[in-house]
Amino acid sequence: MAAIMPNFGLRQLPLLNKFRSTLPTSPPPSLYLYRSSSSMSLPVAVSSNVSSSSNEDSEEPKLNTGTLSITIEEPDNRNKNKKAKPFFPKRGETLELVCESLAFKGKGLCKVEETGYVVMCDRALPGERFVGRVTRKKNNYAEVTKVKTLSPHTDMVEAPCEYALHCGGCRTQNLLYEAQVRAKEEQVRDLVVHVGKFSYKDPDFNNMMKPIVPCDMQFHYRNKMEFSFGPKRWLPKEQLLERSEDANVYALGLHAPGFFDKVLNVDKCFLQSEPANKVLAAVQDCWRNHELGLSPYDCHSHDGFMKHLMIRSGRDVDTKLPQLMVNFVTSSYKPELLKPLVDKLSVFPEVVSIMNNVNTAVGNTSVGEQEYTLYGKATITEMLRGLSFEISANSFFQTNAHQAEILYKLVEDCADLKGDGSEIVLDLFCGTGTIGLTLAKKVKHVYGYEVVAEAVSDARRNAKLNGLHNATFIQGDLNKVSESFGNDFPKPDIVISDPNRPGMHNNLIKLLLKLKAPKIVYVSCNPATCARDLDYLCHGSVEQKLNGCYTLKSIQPVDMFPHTPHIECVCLLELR
Ligand SMILES: C[S@@+](CC[C@H](N)C(=O)[O-])C[C@H]1O[C@@H](n2cnc3c(N)ncnc32)[C@H](O)[C@@H]1O
Repeated sequence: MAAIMPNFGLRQLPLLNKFRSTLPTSPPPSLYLYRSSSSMSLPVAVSSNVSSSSNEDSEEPKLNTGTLSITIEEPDNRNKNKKAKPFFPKRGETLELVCESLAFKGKGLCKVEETGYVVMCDRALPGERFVGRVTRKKNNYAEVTKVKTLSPHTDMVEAPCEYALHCGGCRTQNLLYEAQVRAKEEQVRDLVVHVGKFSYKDPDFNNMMKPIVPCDMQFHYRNKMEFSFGPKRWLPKEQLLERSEDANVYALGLHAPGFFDKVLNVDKCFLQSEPANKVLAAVQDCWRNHELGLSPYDCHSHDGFMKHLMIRSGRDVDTKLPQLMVNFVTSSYKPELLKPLVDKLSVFPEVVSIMNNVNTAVGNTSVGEQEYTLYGKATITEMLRGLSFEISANSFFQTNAHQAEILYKLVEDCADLKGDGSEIVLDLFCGTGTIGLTLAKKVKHVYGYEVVAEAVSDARRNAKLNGLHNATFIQGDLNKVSESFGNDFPKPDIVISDPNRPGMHNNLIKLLLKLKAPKIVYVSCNPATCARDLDYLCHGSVEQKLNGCYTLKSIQPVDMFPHTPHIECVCLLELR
């Protein structure tokens, strides 16, 4: 039975509904090849959930990438005796492959003909036939790089961005959007079954798996982009010969996929707003001028001044007009060097804030030890579900505010508040308090926990700004919760948990299982760790000494980031 599309007052893509009616009730073909063995290793972003605290942005994480052994369920008897033949590719060997589906990090999942051996390839898209060269071997699969496309993928479209094929930002711009979301939906299903250990055979399974909510704004949706400066431009192989002189010119742009030290020069990005692109163009136009004496930071020699250019977009609360914050991340504090850029950018009516984060560390992070306001205010504003939020340079804020409206509506629907002001909400990983505050008017009290001190002060300021006095925000590391954690607040009726990519720490899961709130709404930006945590909360784990006591009522993927591999999910769990 096909899953029923809830309304949510959202525009749905007609083509998606067409796909939906054919959604498999058993694993997609890409997984059949594993049938012969009872367990396998897939490249999933899961480690043991002993993650460290961090101020990660939800869509640009530092992953603990590892492999995870999972048991494959046999949905029927058709392939029971079909065994993948043993096959051991050698490094450097070339293989002719067909991409079957998209898997973790948007990599193309392929199988070697005849043997069924699994191969993962970056930037291979479903239906594409190509020659791949083996670069790495893992236990049960190999990674290949694409050498040559023999025939293109199905659902191919022309990517509007000239950098789409080489930039580390977008991976699937030349795949029809409807096919992108279909692939994401399938990925969540697979993970829920194979990592979460929920069964296709369960009569409630299809009802529980809600269809993906697509994003109706497929370009210009990102309100924060971070560009890097570099001493040399990275050029894709095929451009090296004809544009070799370009390679020695300073770069400002996005990283080549997988390389922290290779910068693809970018004059325009289709993911950020038009006013943000004007700012990028203005910086590109002048920063190489020798008279300005601006040098890009070299992450090998650690010389140079300009590290990153961050552009954040928001809206004026009264006029609803766009507002921009420009943040220069530099290796030292030399405001006189930045002055010509500040003078040039401050004439843009949208630019209301120019910041300088000074980061003297050798790492690549954009958070400075010191922050200075070079022009205007230190914050910009954005609206979310009728509330106003002040956002500083380094605080977490949903990067797609347009789709965050929809995400938060889904959270509120799952919370299903009584509206009589009697309930207690525990907002874990609350960031700047956005989810808790959007619920605060309907509940008795919100308790928010967050590790980043600046985000906690932003949350407190945002509560005041919106006249909300029933929200308490506490700075704390949720990876290090003690037994007494539950004594710090009244028993919650609803727990919202929105961790970053590593998911929830075992200690926290243990405490949630002890706390026994009637409802948990789990918001996740990593379906793999989400599936693992759902397994613990619902089925428990003898090994981890966890007694699962929740029922997964629904899991709904939401596409927050078209053309990228990222998937958000909203899950509702109810106490058994
Ligand atoms: C995905 S964001 C969610 C933020 C917020 N719920 C929202 O919707 O804007 C995850 C948040 O968890 C915070 N965080 C990460 N590790 C943490 C930890 N160990 N303890 C508490 N908060 C943590 C991050 O700083 C970040 O603000």
